[in-house]
Amino acid sequence: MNTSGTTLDPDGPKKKLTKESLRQGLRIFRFTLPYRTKFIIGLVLLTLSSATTMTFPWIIGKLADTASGHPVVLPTGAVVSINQIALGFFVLILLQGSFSFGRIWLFTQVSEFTVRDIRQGLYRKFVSLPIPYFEKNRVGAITSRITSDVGVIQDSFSLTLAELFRQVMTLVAGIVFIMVVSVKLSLFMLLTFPPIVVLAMVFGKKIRVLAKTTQDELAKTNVIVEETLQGINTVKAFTNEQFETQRYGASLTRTVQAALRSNLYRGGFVSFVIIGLFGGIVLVLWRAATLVQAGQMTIGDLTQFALYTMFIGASVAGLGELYGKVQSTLGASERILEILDEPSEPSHQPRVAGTAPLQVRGDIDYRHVAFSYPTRPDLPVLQDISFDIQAGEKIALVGPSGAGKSTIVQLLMQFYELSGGKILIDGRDVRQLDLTELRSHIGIVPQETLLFGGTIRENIAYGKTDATDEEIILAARKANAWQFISTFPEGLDTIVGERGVKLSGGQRQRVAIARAILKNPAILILDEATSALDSESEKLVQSAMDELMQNRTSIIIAHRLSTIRKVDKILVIDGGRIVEQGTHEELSHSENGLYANLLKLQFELS
Ligand SMILES: Nc1ncnc2c1ncn2[C@@H]1O[C@H](COP(=O)(O)OP(=O)(O)OP(=O)(O)O)[C@@H](O)[C@H]1O
Repeated sequence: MNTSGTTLDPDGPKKKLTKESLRQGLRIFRFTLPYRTKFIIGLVLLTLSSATTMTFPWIIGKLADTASGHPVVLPTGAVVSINQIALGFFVLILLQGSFSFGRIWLFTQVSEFTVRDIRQGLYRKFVSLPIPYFEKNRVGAITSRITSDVGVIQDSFSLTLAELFRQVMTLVAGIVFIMVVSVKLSLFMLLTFPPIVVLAMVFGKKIRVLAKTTQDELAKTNVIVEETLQGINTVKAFTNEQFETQRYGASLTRTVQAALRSNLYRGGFVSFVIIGLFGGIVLVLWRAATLVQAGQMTIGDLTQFALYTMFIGASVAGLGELYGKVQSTLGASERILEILDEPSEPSHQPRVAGTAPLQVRGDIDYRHVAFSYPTRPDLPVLQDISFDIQAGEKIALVGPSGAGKSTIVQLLMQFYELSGGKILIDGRDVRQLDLTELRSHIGIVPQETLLFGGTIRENIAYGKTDATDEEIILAARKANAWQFISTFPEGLDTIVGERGVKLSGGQRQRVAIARAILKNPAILILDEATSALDSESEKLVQSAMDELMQNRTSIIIAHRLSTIRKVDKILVIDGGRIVEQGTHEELSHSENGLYANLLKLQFELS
């Protein structure tokens, strides 16, 4: 670890390797099941390619023996020449190459398809999770599941797994081969090596801990930079430039000290590996040389032995590194499975056979509704909200900011569970209705219209994804949106959103209204934009809204009281309760009423 800020192993939380974590982590394998044939053929090819590799030292040994006067004699009595051995070797290499190609190609397919399925599964889960889940977890943390955690899994399916398999095979086969070559020497070697490997592992662990400390120190210095640069005005206003520079300097010094300590161990580790490992090799070679001298071994045996020992050494080292990767994989797969195990909203349920699609007239009845957000359970946001709306009526919710108006309508769509009371639609408790069917009968024109990157056509058709062009144009006309859409050279094909044409607030609202018109819901929620539009735009939006509200139960969250004079009933909300209700006429004449006061205030402001 150095102070450049990079670490060798990705800093994803790792999972201790236990029986339970292994069992949990292996559940991710169910995603490979559809591709098991490819996976198994890949494994066979991997075995073949590893096996061919393992014969290389043996052949090289035979070459050395033949060259030094100990030729290979076949059971038939024929002597094999150097040329024949070399040719055989070449054929083996060709085979090895083909096996490797097949193995990589198959494993890549398995990992790519598996990872696609995991991502798809995660996304399907994300969109089906209830709203409170997204309030309790940061979006960044959630999306990193689908990017970095899945990335780790991808690596392990395409590389780690194959590598693990190969190293274990090499290790086992290597030990068997050296035993065959010389039992005496093998035992000598196996007595020398394991202690060195164990010591190296202990050393390695200490280094990782120290490297982590360096990382933490570095992170602290970065916090200082970030905080002070973000709050540079405060730093300057307090003339603390010197102070902060010193503070940063001190933090940097601590980082350097940590890095040096970590590198002291690293240097020690490297020299230990050189001395220990190569010393061990020299020891084994010395023993081997004495055996050759005593005529108990040939030069070919010695060559084979040395090469297999190197294979074994490399695979032990490789396994150490793989251990870390397996831990990361288990951690990642557990985090993915954790999300997949989260309970979904009961939406998009198949309809029970024989039941008719839900028809909604639009009667709404709130009875003693109480509510607190799951993220702040101790803070009652709504208390004892009771009102009813007949199908086709229009009501308006007014009241100060934070009073609970948006919350009231969100509950209608069942984004959250009520803390008390109930909501009926057409006399039926919404909890008994199918979520998807219920929501499909509710249309919403939000305060801020979210336009997805794409064409205007796609954005309007969001209300009915299979709408024809005629339907879209008709909706756009009714929403007073056609006027501006038809002025664009590309018409409905105009790209909007981040990289496209930027629509004005009023235009975006009219797109939202067109969306709602296409959806054709029985119940409509209009959340008036707080930002004022110019009067021309306002008129267009208002007449589009009037068109939209015809023959639908409508709930308007009103910010500008001028727009709601014609509604059937106004509910004045304050502090999570209904404090007044009645028509505009009734409320505006009640002395000291909140509505009358708000009205006066707006009148004075304008
Ligand atoms: N997702 C949420 N999690 C926790 N508390 C929330 C959440 N949304 C709103 N609140 C709180 O609930 C209360 C009511 O908010 P709500 O958005 O319903 O008010 P509103 O009357 O619609 O306000 P505005 O007119 O400003 O939109 C506020 O105190 C707000 O802080």
